[in-house]
Amino acid sequence: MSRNEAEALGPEAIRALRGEQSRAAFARQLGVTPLTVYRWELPQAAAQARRPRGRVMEALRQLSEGGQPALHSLPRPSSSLFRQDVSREERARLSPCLTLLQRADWRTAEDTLLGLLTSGALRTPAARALAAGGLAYVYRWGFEDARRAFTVLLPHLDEAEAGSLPDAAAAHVHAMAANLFASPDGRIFDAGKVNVHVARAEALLGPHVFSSGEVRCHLRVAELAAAFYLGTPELIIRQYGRLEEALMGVADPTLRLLASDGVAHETAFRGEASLATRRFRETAQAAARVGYAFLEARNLGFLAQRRLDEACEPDEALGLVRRAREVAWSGQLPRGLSFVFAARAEADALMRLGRFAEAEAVLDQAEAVTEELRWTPHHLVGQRARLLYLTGRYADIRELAARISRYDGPVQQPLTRAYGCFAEALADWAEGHVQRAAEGYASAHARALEVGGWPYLRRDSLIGEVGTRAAAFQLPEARAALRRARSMLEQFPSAWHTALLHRQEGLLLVREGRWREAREKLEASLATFSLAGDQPEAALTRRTLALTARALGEAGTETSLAQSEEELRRYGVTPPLDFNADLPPAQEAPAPEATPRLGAESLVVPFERLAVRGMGAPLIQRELVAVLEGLFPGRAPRLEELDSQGRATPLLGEADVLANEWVEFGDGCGRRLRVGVAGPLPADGRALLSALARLAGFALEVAVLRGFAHAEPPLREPESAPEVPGFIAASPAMRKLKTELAGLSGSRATVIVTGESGSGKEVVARALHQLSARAERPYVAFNCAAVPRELFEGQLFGHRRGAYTGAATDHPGVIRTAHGGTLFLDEIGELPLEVQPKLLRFLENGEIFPLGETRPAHVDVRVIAATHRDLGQLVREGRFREDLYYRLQVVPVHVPPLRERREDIIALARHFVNQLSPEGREPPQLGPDALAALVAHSWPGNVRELRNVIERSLAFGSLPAVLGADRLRIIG
Ligand SMILES: Nc1ncnc2c1ncn2[C@@H]1O[C@H](COP(=O)(O)OP(=O)(O)OP(=O)(O)O)[C@@H](O)[C@H]1O
Repeated sequence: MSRNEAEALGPEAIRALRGEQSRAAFARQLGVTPLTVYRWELPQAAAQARRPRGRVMEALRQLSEGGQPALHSLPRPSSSLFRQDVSREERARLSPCLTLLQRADWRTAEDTLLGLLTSGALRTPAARALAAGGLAYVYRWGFEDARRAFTVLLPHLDEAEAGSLPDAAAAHVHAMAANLFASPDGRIFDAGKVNVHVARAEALLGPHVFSSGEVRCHLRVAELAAAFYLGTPELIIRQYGRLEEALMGVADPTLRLLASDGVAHETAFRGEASLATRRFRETAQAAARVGYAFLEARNLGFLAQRRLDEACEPDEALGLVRRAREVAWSGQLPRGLSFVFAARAEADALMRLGRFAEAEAVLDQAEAVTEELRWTPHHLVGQRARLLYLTGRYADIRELAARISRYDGPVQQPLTRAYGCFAEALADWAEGHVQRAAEGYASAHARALEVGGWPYLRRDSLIGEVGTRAAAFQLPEARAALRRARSMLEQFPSAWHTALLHRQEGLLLVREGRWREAREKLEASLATFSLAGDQPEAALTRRTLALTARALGEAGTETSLAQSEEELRRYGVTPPLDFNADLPPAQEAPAPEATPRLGAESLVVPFERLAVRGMGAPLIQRELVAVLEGLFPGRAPRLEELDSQGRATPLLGEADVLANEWVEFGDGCGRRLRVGVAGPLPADGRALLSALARLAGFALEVAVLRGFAHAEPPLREPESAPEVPGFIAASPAMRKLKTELAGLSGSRATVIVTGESGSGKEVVARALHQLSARAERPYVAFNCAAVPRELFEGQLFGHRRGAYTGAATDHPGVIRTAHGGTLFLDEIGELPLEVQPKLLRFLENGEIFPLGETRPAHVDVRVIAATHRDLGQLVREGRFREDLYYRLQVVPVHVPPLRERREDIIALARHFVNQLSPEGREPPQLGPDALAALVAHSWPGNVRELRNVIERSLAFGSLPAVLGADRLRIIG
C-alpha cells in the first residue's frame, strides 16, 4: 500500500467513512472492536492512537471506494479479541471470580469483585465492565436485590450504549441489563427495555464472544421472566422451549439451576402440573446441594404451592416453607417477590389447619414486601379475601376490594383491578347479594380474559360463579360456568379447587332438584378437602351435607349439623349463609322402571376395552360408543363435544334418536364431552354410564400424554374472541390472529402490525382497539407518509401558536388527541430520523414535549404501528433507529397476504358486496363462476384489490340479482 493511501485513512477519513453509524456497528462491519475504531479516530499524536493495518486497511480502502468490505478476507474474530481487550493480568484476576459465581459462592465473589473494582487493579474498560457485571450478577441472582445490582451496572451500561466497550464485554453488560429490567421490582421492571437489551446483546454475540452460550441462556431467562411478569400469555407461549434449548449449550452449574427454575415455571404454565412439581423439587434440591440459598428458597416456595394444589398435607407444605425461611429469609437475604410466593403458600397451609391468626400475620409480612417493591398486590388477594370470608369479616373484604381496585402501580394494573372485582364479588356473596356476586365473578373472569387470559383468576372466578348463579336460580348460566370451570381445572389442575367446585356443584344440583346427586358431589367434596387436610373447608362441606340430608328428610341430621357447627366455631369460622334454606324440602323423582341390575362383573370387559393402551383419541371415542351399545342395547348411545355454552357438536352415534341420560366428562386437556343414551336408566345403569365416561376421560388423557393425540391445551375458550363489526376473519390464520388480538386487549404494550400493502393492517389495528378496554376512548390514525417533514413534529407532538413559522394556532398533536385511547401510526418506516428519538422517549415514559411548550406533557396512549416495509432492512441502511425498532417489536403481529388465506376470499367478497350495494337495494348474490374466479385469483393487491374489484363490478350498469364472473373483471 502506498504512503498516500495510508495517510488518506487518517482520523478524519475514518470518521467520514463511519458516517452516522455507531462505532460498534462500524467495528462489526470490519471485524474489529469499537475500541480499535476509537483509537483510529484519535489525533495521530495521541498516545493511544492506532492506524489501521493489513487486511483491515484493505477493507477500509474498499469501503472508501464505495464497495463493501470483503469480510471473508478479514481476520475472523476469535477468542484472541478478548485477550486484546483485557490484559493478561486482568484476566488472571477475573477468572477466579467466574469460578466463584459458578459455585454460587456469592459472599466471596462479592468481596473479591468489590476488592478488584476499588483497588484500581482493573484498568481496561472491558475488565471493569465485566467485574461490575459479575457483581450485579451476585446482587441479582445471589441476593435477589435488583436495585443494588442496577446501581453497580448502570455506568457500564452507558459505556455499552455509547459503543465504547468491546463487543464481548458489551454483550455481557446488555445481557445483565436485560435480566435486571426483567426483575420483579416495580421501579425497575420494563419489558420494552428487556427487549432492547436482548436485541443489543444478540447483535454483538458471535463465536468470538467468550461464553456466548451462557450469555444466550441469560437472554432467554430474561425474556421468559419478562413475559411472566408482564403477564401476557402470548409472549410466554412464544418463549416455549427456547430456554431449554439454550440450556443445552451451558456448562455453568449456577446458570443451569437458574434456567431450570424458569423451565419449571414454563412447564406449570403449560398445565403439565406434575412435571412442574418435579422440576421445582429437583431445582430446590440441586440448589441446596451447592448452597444456593435464594434459589433453593424460591423453589421450595413454589413447590409448597404445587403440593398444596395436589392435596398434600398442609404440614408438608409448612415444612417446605419453614426450610425456605431458614435458608434465606431469617436475616440472610432481603425479601423479594420469592418471599411473597412462599408466604402465600404458607398462609394457605395455615388456613387449612384453621390457624387464621398466624396466616394473617404471614399475609401482613408479604404485603409489606409487595409494597416495598411497588409490585402488584394481587398475588395475595385470594388468600386474604378467603381468610376474611371464613372469619366473617365481610366489611373488610369490601375494603380490601376497594384498596386493590385503586392500585395504580406500574405492573399488571388491569389484572390487579380484575382481582379487586373478584374480592368485591366475594363480599357480595358473603352478604347474600347473590345476583350481584354472580355478575361480579363473571366480570372478574371477563377482565382476566381481556388482560391476557390469567388462568388462576379465571379458575377462581368461574368456581365462584357456579355457586352464585345457582343461588340466584340462573341455572343454565351456572351450568355453563361449571363446564368452563371444569375445563380450566383440567388445564390447571388442583385437587383443592376441585373439592371447592364439587361443593358449588352440589348447590347447583340442589337448585335443580337433583338432591341425591347433590349429596354425591358433596361427599366427593368432603373427601377431597379431608384428603387435602383442609379442616375448616371440610367442616363447611359437612355442614352443607347435613343441611342437604335434612332437606331429604333423613334421620340424625340435627346431630351432624350441630357437630359441624361446633367444629366451625372451634376454628373461628363463621358459617356462611345457607343459600338452600328457603327451598322446599326435596322431592326426588320416583325410581325409574325396574330393569335388570348391572353387577360389578358387567364392568370388567368394558373397562378392559377402554383401558387398552396405545389407542388414539378417535379410537377411544369409538370404543366408548361401541361398549355402550353392548351394555345398553337399543338405547342409541351418542357422543358429543360441548362448548362452554353447552352447545353440542355430534361426534359419534345416531343423531335422530333422543338421548336423555347424559354424562359429561373431560379429555384431560380442556375439551368437554358428553355421552348419552336414551333413558330412563336405572340408578346402577346411570352409575355405570358415569364410570365408563370417567374411564374414557382418563384414557383420552393418557393418550394425549403419551403423544397419541395432538393436544395443544387451549388457553382460552374458543368463543373468547368476540365479533368485531366489519372485521372479517374466516380463515384459521385470521381467526387465530383475532384471538391473539383479544388476548392483547388489556395490555398497553406497543404492537407492530406488519404485512403486505392492502392486507388489512389498519383494519387489524382498529379491531385491536375495539377489542380493548380502551374501545370507548379515541382511536386516532396518523399516516407517517402523508405529512411533510417540516410539519411532522408539530402534528405528532403538538405545538403552541407561533412555535415556528406557519404555526398560526395551537395544535394539541395527534398523541394528545388520542389520550386514554389508541394511536395508530401507519407507515412507521417513513418516520423522519430526527423525530425518532422523540417518539422513542414517548414510548419509554409516556412523555412528550410539544413545540413551544416548556414542560413535558404526560399522555396515556397505546401505540399500534404498522408498516409494509422491512424495518430490519431500514435499520441496516441506517434509516431507522435500532433502539426504536426494538422498542416497537414488543408484540409483533403479522397479517398474512390474502393468497395465503384463501378461506377469507369469499367471506370478504360477500362482505364488500353487502357493504357497497346501494342502500335500500337487495345486494346481489355472487354466482358460482364468480366465486370460482375470485378464489382462483392470486390477489397481489390483497384485500384492497378485492374490495376494488367488487366496487367496480357494482358501479357499472344496473344491479343484477346474481353477480357473474363477467361482471367482476378481475385484472391479471
Ligand atoms: N379483515 C378484513 N375485513 C374487512 N375488511 C378488510 C379486512 N382486511 C382489509 N379490509 C379492507 O381492505 C382495505 C385495505 O385494508 P387496510 O387499509 O387495512 O390495509 P393496509 O394493510 O393497512 O394497507 P397499506 O399497507 O396500504 O396501508 C380496506 O378497505 C379495508 O377495509
